[in-house]
Amino acid sequence: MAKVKICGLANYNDSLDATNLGADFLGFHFIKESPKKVSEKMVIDIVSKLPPFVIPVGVFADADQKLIEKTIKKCGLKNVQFNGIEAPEFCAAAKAALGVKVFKFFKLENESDAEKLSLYAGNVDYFVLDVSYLDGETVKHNFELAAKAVNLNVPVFVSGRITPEEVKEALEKVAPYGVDADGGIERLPKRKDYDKMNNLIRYAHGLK
Ligand SMILES: O=C(O)c1ccccc1NCC(=O)[C@H](O)[C@H](O)COP(=O)(O)O
Repeated sequence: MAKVKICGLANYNDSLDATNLGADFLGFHFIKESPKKVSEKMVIDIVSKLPPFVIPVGVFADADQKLIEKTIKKCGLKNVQFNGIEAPEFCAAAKAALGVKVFKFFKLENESDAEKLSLYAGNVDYFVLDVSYLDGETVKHNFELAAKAVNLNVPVFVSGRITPEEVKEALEKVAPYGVDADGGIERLPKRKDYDKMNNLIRYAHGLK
């Protein structure tokens, strides 16, 4: 059984579906250059209509702490995710000052990328580890890299265009705290596929 974070949400219906299907965390992107970016206005509207048990996460990259604080308050976000090159000290300071849990995203390509993670242990609450790579046009995963990070005692969300069918392998090889999914459960950009989302959550929660 692993937690599920559905990321890149960009409309109310998908957010409600994800919540009703049992997602534990919902990710909303505030990264300026990101194709996944949504407006504050939209997130305020979505979060205000969601039940309180699902945790909305604001995703940022190298943003100013004051701006993050303002966005958290306005939108009712409960956690934040940092996708940039935020230093361990920045993560720790944000965690303390903002009173929220911090996810730190890393793209892991090799052993030396994985070695940097130890600097963040104790400064963040969760790692989101994208272990995907392209083999021709096929997305594959180096789950072994993520498995090594589990020993750092920071709960790990495994990610990188994970599809429902890949969840079982990810759970077996990594034993992660959670699975973070976006691209692997889309039917169109910024639109989730209901059946894929359902299957992914059911696999992660051990119901399938
Ligand atoms: O979305 C971005 O703009 C972005 C920028 C820099 C690093 C990562 C980025 N996105 C990935 C995520 O934020 C997600 O949490 C997660 O990895 C799931 O996404 P996907 O790989 O599409 O399943």
